[in-house]
Amino acid sequence: MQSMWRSEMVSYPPPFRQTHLQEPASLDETLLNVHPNQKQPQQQTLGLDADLPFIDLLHPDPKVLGQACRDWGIFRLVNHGIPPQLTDRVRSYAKDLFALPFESKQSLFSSTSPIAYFWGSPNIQHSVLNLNRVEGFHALLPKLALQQQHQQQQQLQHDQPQQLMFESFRCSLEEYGQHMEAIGRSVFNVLADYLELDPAQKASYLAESDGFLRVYRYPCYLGDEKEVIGMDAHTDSSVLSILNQDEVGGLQLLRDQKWFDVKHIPNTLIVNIGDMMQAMSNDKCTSVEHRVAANVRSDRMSICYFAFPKEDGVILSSNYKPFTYKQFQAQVQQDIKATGFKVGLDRFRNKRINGSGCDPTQCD
Ligand SMILES: O=C(O)CCC(=O)C(=O)O
Ligand SMILES: [Fe+2]
Repeated sequence: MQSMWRSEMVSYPPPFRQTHLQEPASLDETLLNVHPNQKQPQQQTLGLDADLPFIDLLHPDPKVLGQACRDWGIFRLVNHGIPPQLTDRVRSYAKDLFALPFESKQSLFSSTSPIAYFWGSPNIQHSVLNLNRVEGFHALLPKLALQQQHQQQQQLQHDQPQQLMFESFRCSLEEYGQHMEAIGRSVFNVLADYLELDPAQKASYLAESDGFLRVYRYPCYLGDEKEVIGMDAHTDSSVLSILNQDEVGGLQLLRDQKWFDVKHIPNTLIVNIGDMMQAMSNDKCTSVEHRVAANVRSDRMSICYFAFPKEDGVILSSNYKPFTYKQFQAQVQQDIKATGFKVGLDRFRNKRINGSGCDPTQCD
């Protein structure tokens, strides 16, 4: 058993390899995770399960969906239409690629490849003060498709087993991405109707085919520390994010200052509202704070899709100054560079007088 862990560790980024191995702790020990970020009040996980609403994508009820986005900012999606075999394929190729030695992953996913490899922090959207215990593959949907055309034109030969593996992964991710685009669009349309968004504005509020996919592996943690986080607490900058976590679980959301576990349920997806949708909805929808707990028994894998507005489309709502996603991202990056943290929507919020009404100097 221990030799298996050792061989897996060669594939882990060096800071995630424990020098001392121990038997996995009992599952109960995974329930007491505390946010490591000392700048925020610590919230305890009490082993509470989030009783998330279910939305049936075949017959979505706009009211139920709207309520879920208001109350929770996150829900489960059933009848989403993704063939389970496709998800299995993505997982299986990703698992094989993650299992390659760390150095091989770094050279296989080069800067020119349509899929990037990262570890420690998925990108600048997250706090850079804490090293996240995660590694992943990142793929922009348009880049995945372009690569296919390029390869058809060039009739590239894949003689290396690792390149073959890479190409199979890319193909399955591209197919998975097409499902995500369609699902993202369907959910967005129902929600936009429920919120009665202006049709002209709505046109620039979702650029689903410009979204990206991330496949994450959260290396299991066999060390002595009890409170280890795979990805620290954050809100997504997206319009919406669609997550597919494996049976290991570990996703947690913050509600009423308590962390709730979001359990794995087979054949369901988890959709969470991002910052852009919160602004578009004028705070009717909630960009939910969430994080991922590291597991002490096994690696965790998730496949996540993030959909964004058109970069230059102006987001208009009375609670916020008009802004574009491009401006939002630039501000997020500037804040992270300066402080290590994302400030997010508060940077664009209109100032209020006495807690109600807009300061006329701040409202347009
Ligand atoms: O891995 C997951 O389930 C969630 C990842 C996540 O929250 C993110 O990438 O923003
Ligand atoms: Fe997230």
